[in-house]
Amino acid sequence: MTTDAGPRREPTGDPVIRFEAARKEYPDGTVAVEGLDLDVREHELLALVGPSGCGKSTILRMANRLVELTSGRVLVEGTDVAQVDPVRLRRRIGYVIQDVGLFPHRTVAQNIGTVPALLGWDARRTRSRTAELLELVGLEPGTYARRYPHQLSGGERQRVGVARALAVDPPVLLMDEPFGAVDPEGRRRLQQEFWRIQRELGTTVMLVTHDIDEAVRLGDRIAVLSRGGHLEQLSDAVELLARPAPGMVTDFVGSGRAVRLLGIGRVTPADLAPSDEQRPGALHVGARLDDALAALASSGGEAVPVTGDGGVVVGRLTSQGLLAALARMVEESGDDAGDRGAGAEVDGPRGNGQVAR
Ligand SMILES: Nc1ncnc2c1ncn2[C@@H]1O[C@H](COP(=O)(O)OP(=O)(O)OP(=O)(O)O)[C@@H](O)[C@H]1O
Repeated sequence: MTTDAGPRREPTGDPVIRFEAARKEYPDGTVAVEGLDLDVREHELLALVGPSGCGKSTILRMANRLVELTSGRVLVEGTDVAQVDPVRLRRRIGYVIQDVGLFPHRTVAQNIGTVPALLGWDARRTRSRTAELLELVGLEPGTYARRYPHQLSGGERQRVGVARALAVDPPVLLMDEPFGAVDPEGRRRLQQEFWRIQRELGTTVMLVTHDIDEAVRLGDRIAVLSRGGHLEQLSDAVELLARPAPGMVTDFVGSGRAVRLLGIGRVTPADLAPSDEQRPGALHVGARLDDALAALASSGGEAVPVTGDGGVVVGRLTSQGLLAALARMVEESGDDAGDRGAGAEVDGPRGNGQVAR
């Protein structure tokens, strides 16, 4: 594994986690999940969103047998999890939760090395893996390896939690509100870094969040659930924001969805009018549409020059061009509903402020 940007592993169509008529009734009679059919595809990040109590955590925990199904089945990499020893299963499936659950009396290095130690790795291999992971999540090993959890900030603890879950490079990672305990600014940064790591490693991720912005920023696909783990809509971010199913999904996605769409769309050459402008552009091809809107606003509605690769101006963005870009996203999302990134730029976590190259 390396932290250098290698080829991205894009989602394939193959299911890595499959829920088949999965049902969970808790002993007190609460039916948390009624009959769920859902695939999480190889290399994808599937976000589960929905109101409190709709069954998100229950669904997630079915995959690593922290919750046992009442009926139906869950397959991970083709094997019914009920047939696998839960302890062995959990060594192959990373799990990150909101309060991280680090062992308080163990150092950061010992926390990260927990599963490698269980698997009998020698000290040297564990040490080098730990250092590699700390670097991957942006913590300098020399500074952090010997610290205890109480000597870390909330965001740092969360990073260690992610590093620990990735220790043995699990093919599958389950995350339950993983960035929940971090302030909005730190959360944004963690999301961005996590997105990069996930793309690089190709880990298949199922992530639970109640934050629709987090879901659209990170999710290749987003599953919106209502009470009883009922799947209301399953689509990519653009499709979800452009065409939310009437009723519960529309209410949940909320009135800010047009603005959110601007946050995930990017300027493409097709949206530009010709220009003989020589000055450097105010925007770069691949800029986020909300940044483009801000640039248009500060130019008083005048067209803004846009540069392409090599810093050459390739055209002008007008307000009509911006609207056309939005319309295109919505239209394309209808053409290939459910496919990854319909109309949305996928060079960075959506809405992270990066300019695509
Ligand atoms: N051990 C349990 N016994 C009985 N009912 C439970 C148990 N665990 C969860 N529930 C109930 O099952 C339903 C789904 O809970 P779950 O935790 O899966 O929802 P959630 O969508 O993750 O909620 P939140 O967003 O609030 O964390 C809720 O009605 C909850 O009260």
